[in-house]
Amino acid sequence: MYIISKEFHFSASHALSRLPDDHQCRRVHGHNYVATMFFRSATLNETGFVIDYLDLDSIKQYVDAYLDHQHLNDILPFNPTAENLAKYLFDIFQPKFKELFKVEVSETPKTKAIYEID
Ligand SMILES: Nc1nc2c(c(=O)[nH]1)N=C([C@H](O)[C@H](O)COP(=O)(O)OP(=O)(O)OP(=O)(O)O)CN2
Ligand SMILES: [Zn+2]
Repeated sequence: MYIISKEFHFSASHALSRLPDDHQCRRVHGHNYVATMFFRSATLNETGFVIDYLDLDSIKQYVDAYLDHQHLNDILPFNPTAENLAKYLFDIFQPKFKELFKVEVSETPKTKAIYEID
């Protein structure tokens, strides 16, 4: 199996709900998010690609247009945890990119949430 990945960066703010009153993440705060999208295929195309990285530009355009410099609570219909964001991005792009099998969302250099199919 061949696997490729590409990172998409965006800056956004959020406040998490359904947390204890004294949890710091209830307060509005921001992250420099990194969403890494993973694509796999058992075969390569005639060029030797799983997918041309250039063909992933629609993901960058979406991230830039809809997520970058937004307050995520205002634009997403769910509690904007990293886990929920990973599943959200997977659901948006898997119909277009059948090779997509995993999305990682990192809020800080030390954390990662992953959604992946079997
Ligand atoms: N499982 C999850 N836990 C937390 C999430 C999340 O999306 N999924 N999100 C947050 C906060 O939004 C934020 O990411 C804080 O994370 P944390 O690692 O606590 O950040 P700090 O920089 O404060 O951590 P240090 O350990 O002080 O470096 C919280 N949890
Ligand atoms: Zn946060």
